[in-house]
Amino acid sequence: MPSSATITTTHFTKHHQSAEEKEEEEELKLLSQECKELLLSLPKEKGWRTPFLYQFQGFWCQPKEIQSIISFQKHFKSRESDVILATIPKSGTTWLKALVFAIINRRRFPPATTSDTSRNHPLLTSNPHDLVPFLEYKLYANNQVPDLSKFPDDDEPRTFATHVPYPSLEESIKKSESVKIVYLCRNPFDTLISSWHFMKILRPESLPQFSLEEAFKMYCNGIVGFGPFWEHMLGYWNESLKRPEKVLFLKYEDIKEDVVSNLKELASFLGFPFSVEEEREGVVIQEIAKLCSFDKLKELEVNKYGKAMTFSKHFENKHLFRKGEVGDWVNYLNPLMVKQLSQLMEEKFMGSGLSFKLL
Ligand SMILES: Nc1ncnc2c1ncn2[C@@H]1O[C@H](COP(=O)(O)OS(=O)(=O)O)[C@@H](OP(=O)(O)O)[C@H]1O
Repeated sequence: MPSSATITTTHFTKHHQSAEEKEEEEELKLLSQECKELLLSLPKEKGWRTPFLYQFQGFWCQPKEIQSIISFQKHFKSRESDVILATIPKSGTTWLKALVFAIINRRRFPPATTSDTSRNHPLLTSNPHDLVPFLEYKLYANNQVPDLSKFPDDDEPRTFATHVPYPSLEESIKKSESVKIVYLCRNPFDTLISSWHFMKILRPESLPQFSLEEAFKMYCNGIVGFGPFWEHMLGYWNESLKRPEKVLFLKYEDIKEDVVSNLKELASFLGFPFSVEEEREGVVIQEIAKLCSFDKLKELEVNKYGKAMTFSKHFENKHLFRKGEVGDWVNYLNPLMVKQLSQLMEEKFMGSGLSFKLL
């Protein structure tokens, strides 16, 4: 391996650079020398949204993500009351953030969409990603080391989000008996289609088009952000079986089908159970469900025209709200793809007890 002094982005350049190589060079410019060196030793594959994905600690991710995950693993220290929301991308992260924020803060910010006090609800004017920060995209992004010890008291519990697989979470999060993790899982068919649409939008124009056939092949080979998807899902699933008081495993399709009982379970797990009155009247639970629903969030000014601070400067919130349905994959996957992905899932999830509703 070359010495650190000799490593520059020019190691990734050639005389006749392809579009991928040019984009990669731009990406790498922002990284620390340490991270650039690490990249040289990692397996590399063509990416979805960036030219390449790298296999880091067993999962696939973009160069910038690797840098922030290393920083998160090195510097984050959990507090006993912390809540971590975990997902693989495009599984309903935005929805989960909204629901958890609304549940935890319901006394401070009543959710009733009709009452006067609720006009100030933060979810009406902020995108959920700006209310519950990502550890790797926001707090530890770009080599920052945030001082999280100064979190305001009214923000207890501190709530963070991540796409990092279970084994790569910072150690104190895993060790603690009291830090809570909520994992939201979505069926792999819909997650694939949602990811493909999203990445197509965010992919730089200089890169070649990204066909569904190509995305499908990569997805089935496990090469997708934070994937293989089966390892991501099984990592949290197995932990939720071992430590149900620590890891709550929710499914996107179940919440769609029965939002009330899922919200009750979520609120109890977080230590903010609905009171007997709240449950009897059912109003608060319904109001939270309504406030965080796809139709409500999608139509808000902030989500139609705004830009979340979390992602890149050019990122528009509207891209987080596409269809929000279960089973949209039927409009995209051909019978052979359906057969292949079904077989893969059978093989990977066999014996785990984890199953999915596809429609
Ligand atoms: N409130 C609400 N309810 C139900 N579904 C919702 C909601 N908000 C976003 N969505 C849908 O979730 C998909 C985006 O996934 P994520 O939020 O995980 O994206 S990200 O990883 O944070 O970028 C994406 O799914 P698709 O529509 O299938 O692409 C969004 O439309």
